[in-house]
Amino acid sequence: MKYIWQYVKEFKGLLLLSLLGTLGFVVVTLGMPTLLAQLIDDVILGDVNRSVWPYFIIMVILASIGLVGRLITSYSSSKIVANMTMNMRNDAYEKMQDLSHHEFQELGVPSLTTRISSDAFILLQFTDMIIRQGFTAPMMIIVSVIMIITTSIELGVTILPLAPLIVVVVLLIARITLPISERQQKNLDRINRVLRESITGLRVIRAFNREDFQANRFAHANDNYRQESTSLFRWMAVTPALFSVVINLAIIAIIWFGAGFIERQTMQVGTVVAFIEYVFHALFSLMLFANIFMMYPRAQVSAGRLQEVLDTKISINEKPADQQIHDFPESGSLEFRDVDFAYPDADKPVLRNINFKTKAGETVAFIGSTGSGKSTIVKLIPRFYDVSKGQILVDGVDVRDYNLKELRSKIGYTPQKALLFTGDISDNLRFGKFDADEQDMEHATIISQAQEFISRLENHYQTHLAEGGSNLSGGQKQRLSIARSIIGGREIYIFDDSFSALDYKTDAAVRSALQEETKNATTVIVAQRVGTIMHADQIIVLDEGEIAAVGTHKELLATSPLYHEIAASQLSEEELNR
Ligand SMILES: Nc1ncnc2c1ncn2[C@@H]1O[C@H](COP(=O)(O)OP(=O)(O)OP(=O)(O)O)[C@@H](O)[C@H]1O
Repeated sequence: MKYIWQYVKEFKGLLLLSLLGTLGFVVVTLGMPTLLAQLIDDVILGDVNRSVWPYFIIMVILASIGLVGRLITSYSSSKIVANMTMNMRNDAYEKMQDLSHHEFQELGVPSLTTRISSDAFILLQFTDMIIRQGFTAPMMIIVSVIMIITTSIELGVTILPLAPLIVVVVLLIARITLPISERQQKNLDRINRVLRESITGLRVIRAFNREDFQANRFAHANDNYRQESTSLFRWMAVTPALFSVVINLAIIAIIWFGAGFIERQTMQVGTVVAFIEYVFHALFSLMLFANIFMMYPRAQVSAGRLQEVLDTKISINEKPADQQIHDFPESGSLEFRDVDFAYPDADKPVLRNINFKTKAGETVAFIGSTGSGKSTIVKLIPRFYDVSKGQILVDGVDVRDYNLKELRSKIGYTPQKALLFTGDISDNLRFGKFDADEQDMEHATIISQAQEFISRLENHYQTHLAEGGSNLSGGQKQRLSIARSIIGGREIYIFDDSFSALDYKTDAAVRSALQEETKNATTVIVAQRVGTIMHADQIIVLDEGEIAAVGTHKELLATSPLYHEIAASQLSEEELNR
């Protein structure tokens, strides 16, 4: 409730309006039976010559006031919950943007999606219910009970003991449904996870004829969700059924005892009719209130899941603004000092004792077997993760002393997997420089050798890219991804296996064009191909997270058996001896 209140309290004016609307509705709804009783006793069973018109007109006026009250409540409620849900989603999204890779891994991308979409929607439904019924129901109950007592205390005592019995059952059901709601939402996470994998991995699934296997996984997750939902809704369905029985029993009891009172002439027919109405409203409102209790555990689970996103501790933090460093003694330099790194929650470090330094205009390259830690090293530079030990210095300053945006704006990062976004080619290039003009785009795409295929496209830079750039080839995506990282002009360029999808000729052309572009910057290249890195100023050979050798291509061929082995497996005898 605290979580919901922090969003609802912004709309105090609308809440008040809704309360006034409810008040009008309650007074009118309970005023009607009183009028009805008078009509029956004074006119229908009393003086039949009296006109019914005054009663009729007052009733129509009351009904209209009730309708307006209801409309006001509905209007305010819709406005509050729509805005509240939007704000909840915005806050969770904003927080999500600050999360580091570790937190994403912990929370899980599908779960984050469910939280921001489905959990927020459950809270919308719950809050709407509270505003519409949560105000009405208690008011109706209180006023009805007063009317019951003032109308006939003797008749009242025959049905009032039913109320505590109902409350106990409702509380019991709410308690039972809380863990079921938790399991239900977790199962929804599971459904989203399988769905996401099935959609993104559709080609692989088809290539391996694993449609049935995936379909079974989905069916299994879906069935688990069904089971929890059935169990939850079964419990929730008990309440209306229980109330229906109770309301009918109460009416029978009133008629039974009321008939006795009428016979003894201590009560009039109209009063019994009004009494039935009051009891009906009291019990019906109690049922509405019980529905809120039924819904409460689901809302509690959803609010907890969204609050968890907001409360997630971010592992990559900036220093306070006044302690951040903005003066840099060097430009375009990069240094690793005694760096060890273990992924959060992993027991063993994947990098140990990494030391190297490079300055503007130089290229440092990493090579080594798969899993040796090459990509991990470059992920530490823009602080996707923080070192476990040692220091990384960019321009002579520890990366942890930077403002994160400032640090990342110095780096042009081309990830291993060329990820593009839905939109035009130009939109994707502007990720690297938001105000890039056609000239900037041309410059960057000429270097990345993307110009050649873009010029053949009918709409050039305005060509629309499907989700993830799926309407481009792997090599085209990589070339756009390279253009995106160089378009802004950076001090450090990181190419994490970014040339792997390029043919040898294009790979060589890109690197040659890059030389001029990066002459005042540090270039970090991760590669599997010796041909891609053989001209680097410094080649670092990694072996199981440690530096096995450092040197130029020539030096390493002579001094590092591991490098020689890698090179020999890729280059011809002639190239090796050149
Ligand atoms: N997010 C992660 N959480 C835990 N361990 C990870 C994570 N990412 C990578 N690793 C582990 O860290 C080690 C180094 O991985 P890394 O991706 O840096 O290797 P690599 O040399 O770039 O490999 P490749 O050439 O195949 O891309 C591997 O053992 C890998 O299992």
